[in-house]
Amino acid sequence: MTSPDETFRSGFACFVGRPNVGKSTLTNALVGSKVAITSSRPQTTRHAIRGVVHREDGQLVLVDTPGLHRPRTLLGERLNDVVHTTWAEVDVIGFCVPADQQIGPGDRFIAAELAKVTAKTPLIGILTKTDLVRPEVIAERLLALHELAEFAEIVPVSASQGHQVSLLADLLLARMPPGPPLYPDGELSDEPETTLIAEFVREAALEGVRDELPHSLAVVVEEMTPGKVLTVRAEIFVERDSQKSIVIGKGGSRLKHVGTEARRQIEALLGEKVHLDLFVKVAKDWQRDPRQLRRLGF
Ligand SMILES: Nc1nc2c(ncn2[C@@H]2O[C@H](COP(=O)(O)OP(=O)(O)OP(=O)(O)O)[C@@H](O)[C@H]2O)c(=O)[nH]1
Repeated sequence: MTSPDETFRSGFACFVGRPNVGKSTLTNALVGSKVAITSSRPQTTRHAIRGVVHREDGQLVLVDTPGLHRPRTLLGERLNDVVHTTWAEVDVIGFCVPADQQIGPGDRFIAAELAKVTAKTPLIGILTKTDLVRPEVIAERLLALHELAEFAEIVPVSASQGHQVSLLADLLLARMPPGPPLYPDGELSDEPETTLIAEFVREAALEGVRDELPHSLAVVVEEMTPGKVLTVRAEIFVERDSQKSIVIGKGGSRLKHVGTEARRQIEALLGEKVHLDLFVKVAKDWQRDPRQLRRLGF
């Protein structure tokens, strides 16, 4: 017999909050430098995975949501629908509010949106960047945070100092249902960064069109140029012109989306802002041409 606290737990969590409140930094602090390769994504989620926290007692999969918008356009509304769906599907939501700022209208907007779905999904209030303020301010902000939403727990953390990050992992994990790991340990990768980056781009490019272009797509990272932001130049190789149009989409819309998705993953991997340049090229029958295959890293 296993007692309840020995049960292995696994599930999904996501962080929400205004831009710049420290969601990415917190994700990286929880996950460490290793990031899951999303091509091994389990069928249970359609969402981009930021990272997987492996522990003795459970596994926590951190998923990404697009930013929430004040819906002024149809697209804005659609994006918000995606956010709401994600919130309803994860096991727990971490709502991040920074300690060095007062709670403002942006936070209240998110709280109101969360209130529409969190009847089902538990909410953890996370006061981030506590290293930036004095203890009295932390206390004050915690009280204000308490007023903001119906939180199951509230926890102050400093991701950059690693302060209370493992306590946060405990609290998140406690909200996961009992279940086996969703990822085997080995699926975390130590592969060279360029291989992972190429994999992220390939994964994003195949999203939704996998049936049309099963294996006829390869990605090569041509260049990584450090600067104010790191510039990554990658080429997507397809076999035919028709496939090129699929990848690029109408007016370049699909490629733009691919770029945004891949860039997020790359930024999570490297922990820095990235400018991603993508080029789509036709390399006829690359799968059958040994020279091309070598060039494409096979
Ligand atoms: N001092 C301090 N700075 C932090 C901490 N966490 C994040 N930051 C800084 O806050 C800024 C924003 O952090 P991000 O992690 O990029 O914030 P984000 O919420 O992911 O931002 P978006 O991707 O724009 O939504 C960065 O300059 C971080 O270095 C922290 O615990 N302490």
